[in-house]
Amino acid sequence: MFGGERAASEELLERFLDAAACGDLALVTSLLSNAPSLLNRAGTNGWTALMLAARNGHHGLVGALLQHGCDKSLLNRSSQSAFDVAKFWGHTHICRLLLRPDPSLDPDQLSSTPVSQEGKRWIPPQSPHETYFSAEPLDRLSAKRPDQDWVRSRLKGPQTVILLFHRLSPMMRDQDGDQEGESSAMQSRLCRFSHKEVEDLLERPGSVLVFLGVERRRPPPSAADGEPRAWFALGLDSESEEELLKRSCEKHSRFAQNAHRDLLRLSEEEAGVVAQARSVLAWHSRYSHCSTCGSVSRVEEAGHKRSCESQACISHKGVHNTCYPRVDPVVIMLVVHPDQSQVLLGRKKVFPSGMFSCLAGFIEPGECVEAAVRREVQEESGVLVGPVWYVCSQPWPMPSSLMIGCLTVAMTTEINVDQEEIEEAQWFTRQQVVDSLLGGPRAAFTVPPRQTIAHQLLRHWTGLSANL
Ligand SMILES: NC(=O)C1=CN([C@@H]2O[C@H](COP(=O)(O)OP(=O)(O)OC[C@H]3O[C@@H](n4cnc5c(N)ncnc54)[C@H](O)[C@@H]3O)[C@@H](O)[C@H]2O)C=CC1
Ligand SMILES: [Mg+2]
Ligand SMILES: [Mg+2]
Ligand SMILES: [Mg+2]
Ligand SMILES: [Zn+2]
Repeated sequence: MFGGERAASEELLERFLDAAACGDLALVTSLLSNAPSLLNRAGTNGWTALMLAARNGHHGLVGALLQHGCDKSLLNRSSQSAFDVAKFWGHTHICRLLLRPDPSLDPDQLSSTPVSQEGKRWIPPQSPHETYFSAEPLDRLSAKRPDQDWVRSRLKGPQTVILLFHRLSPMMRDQDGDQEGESSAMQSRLCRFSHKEVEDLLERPGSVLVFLGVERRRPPPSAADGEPRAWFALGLDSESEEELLKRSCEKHSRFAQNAHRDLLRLSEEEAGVVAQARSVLAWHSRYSHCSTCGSVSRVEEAGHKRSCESQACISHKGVHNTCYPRVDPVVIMLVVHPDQSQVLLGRKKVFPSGMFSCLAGFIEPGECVEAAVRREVQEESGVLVGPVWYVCSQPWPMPSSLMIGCLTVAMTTEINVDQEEIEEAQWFTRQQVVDSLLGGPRAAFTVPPRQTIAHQLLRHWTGLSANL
């Protein structure tokens, strides 16, 4: 190519990438129709049009580039894909678009891990949701909760789903094998019951019914009443497991035995439903009496409120949060070394051997997120930290924590663990973290499961670079 032609080609590329960064769909489309080879070309630092559109949140343009068949597995010079960039900037709707399977892709290509120009390995994205337990497949319709007639009619709806919980464990069944299109982590499904199948259980003393919401998707034309399907959770503590299991006509039905293990085997959608149901039922099981005066309290608002039976109780006046389900905020933080190339991870005595995770702790009354991060890191590791950035959150229904995930930078590096809660803490290099996330013989330690926010914070940090 002659010098003049090269300059013109570079100028065209620059115009194309600028148009992508600005979300100018018309210009991108017209440039592509004249020069289709622009589609996967990269500019400075290896950024393609898809990455720039993903960076700036241009959903329509990302969709159009994918329809043109652009390569979403390309990596920039910092080993980031368009997905990594979209995730970093919080464009979840674009992440979902980028995760859709590409029907034109050669099936053999799916198993190969993309490799950057520098030969670095890319950690493929796994989850379309922000974090496990945070999917919201149901519209909670909180305004409908006080309307008892409406709730009763939805409970009896022909499509209605009722989930059974025994002492906070949902009835579930193990899958016989992976179904097409599902990841290997989805090993269990919730058992679903109709109103008729469990009608008698609703009357049992101590049973608690919670309205969870209605499905967001439109009802199928075959739906008898044309209403979206409603979901309820029924908590039963006094019945025997055997009696309840007899009602299931599905093979391999059982109640979750270990919440920390079994609840992580559900699909993202079902985990989202369980996050709400388990937390609300856990609150009912611990707050059967008014925490203000000790009288018996009754369930109201479709399972989302408890009111004191004593009319004289002050909980009936003013705002009383004791009447509503509780959520306990917890900070969880990845502490980055001042040299930016290492992170601090700790081990609790109860962890499986070899596992290290992010430090975490409950927020105390009168404390902001930043102060809680600084205090918990100092208490547990002796390290002092400065700036704090919020990354993402996760409902953690064991029983009702809200994990607030942060990154923070250390001001000191000497470790002095409290020995009470943390038995060991250590700085790990970026390479050790990447190797451990990928697993295999080079792993320096075991990372927490991918469903935990601690795992997501580690992934987030490995994807970070000044190039973003
Ligand atoms: N999803 C994830 O990746 C992770 C989730 N977690 C969850 O975060 C929670 C808090 O983390 P920890 O390090 O244990 O907190 P922590 O460092 O504050 O220590 C726990 C102690 O705090 C006290 N405490 C203060 N407020 C409390 C409250 N509202 N409920 C219960 N105890 C309270 C208790 O004495 C308890 O033993 C844990 O329950 C754990 O389930 C913790 C780490 C990772
Ligand atoms: Mg802690
Ligand atoms: Mg602590
Ligand atoms: Mg604490
Ligand atoms: Zn009371």
